[in-house]
Amino acid sequence: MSANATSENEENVLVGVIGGSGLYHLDNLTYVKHVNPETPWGFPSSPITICSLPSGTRVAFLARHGPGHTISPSAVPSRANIAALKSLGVRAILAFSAVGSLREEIPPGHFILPTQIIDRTKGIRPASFFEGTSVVAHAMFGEPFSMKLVKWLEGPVRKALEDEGRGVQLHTDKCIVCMEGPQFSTRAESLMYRMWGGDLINMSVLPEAKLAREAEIGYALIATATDYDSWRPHSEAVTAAAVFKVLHDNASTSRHVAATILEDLHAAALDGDVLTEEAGSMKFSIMPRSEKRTDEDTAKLAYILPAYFS
Ligand SMILES: CSC[C@H]1O[C@H](OP(=O)(O)O)[C@H](O)[C@@H]1O
Ligand SMILES: Nc1ncnc2[nH]cnc12
Repeated sequence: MSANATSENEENVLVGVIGGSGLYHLDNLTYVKHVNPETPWGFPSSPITICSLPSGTRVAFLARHGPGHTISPSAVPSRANIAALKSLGVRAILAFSAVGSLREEIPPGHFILPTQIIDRTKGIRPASFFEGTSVVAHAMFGEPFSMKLVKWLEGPVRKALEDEGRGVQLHTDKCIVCMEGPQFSTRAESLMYRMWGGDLINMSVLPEAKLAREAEIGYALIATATDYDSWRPHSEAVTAAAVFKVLHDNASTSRHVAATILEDLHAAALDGDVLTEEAGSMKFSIMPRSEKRTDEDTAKLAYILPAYFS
C-alpha cells in the first residue's frame, strides 16, 4: 500500500473510465499494461487497464463489476475503485452505466447525461471515505455530478453519436434513481419513481458519485438505456434477458464514444477548466481537527486528500 495517492502518480493518467454492465474493456484503444493498487480500502473491482490514445495520452479503465461481471452492484468496492483511480493521478472520471428508462421518450439504445440523483440504496454500501475514522466531513452534493464536465461532454458525445451513424440520441438534464437491487423494481415502485421525477434507474451511480466528490475528482455518468423498467402497463416488466439484448450494441457505441472524446477530455482536464468545481471543494467540508484524530486516520485519508491530511 502506498503512503498517499499523489506519490504513486507515475502514470500521470488524468482521465479514468469506469465501465458498467456489458462494458468490460476498451479494446479499441491500445493496451499498455495493468496496474492493481492496494488502497487503504482494499483492491479495486479489477486490475486497472492503462490504455494509450493515438497521441500517446494515457487513460485508465476499470470494470465496475470485475472483468467477468462477478461483483453485484451492492458489493462493488467503490471506495477502493475511486481511491485506486486517484492514486494514478485521475482527476476526471467518465462512468458508463446500463440504466432502465422511466420515460417513453428515452427508448432502449439512447444515451443520457443525467444531472440529478435520487438515492434509493439501502445504507448497506460504504458511502464515505471518512466512515469508520475519527474525521467528520460533509461534502457538497446538491449537484451530484460535475456540472462543468457534464456541460463539456454534451457537444463531443452528441457529435460522436452522430458520427457513428446508428441513430443513437443523447438526452440531457435527467434525474437518475439509484436503487439497491439486485432484483429489479416492482411495477408500483417504478410508477412511484416516475411521480418523484425520476427519468432513469440503475443500481450503480451511488456511492460512486459521492466518493468521487470526496476525493475531489470530477465525475460524470454516461447512462445507456437498456429497457423501460416496469412502469409501462401493457409491456412486460424488465428482465435481465431484455437488458442483455441491448447491452452489446450499447457497449460498442460506448467504446466508440470513449475513443472519440478521450483525447479532448484529457486536454480539458489538463487545462483544468472542466474541474474547477472539484479542486479544493473538500477544504471547508472537513470538520475542524480534534485531538481525537489519530495518525492512522490521517495517513489513511492522505491517500485520497493529501493536501489536507499530510
Ligand atoms: C445488468 S442489469 C442491472 C445492472 O446494470 C447496471 O449496471 P452498471 O451500472 O454497472 O452498468 C445497473 O446499475 C445494475 O448493476
Ligand atoms: N430497469 C433497471 N433497473 C435498475 N438497474 C438497471 N440497469 C439496467 N436496467 C435497469
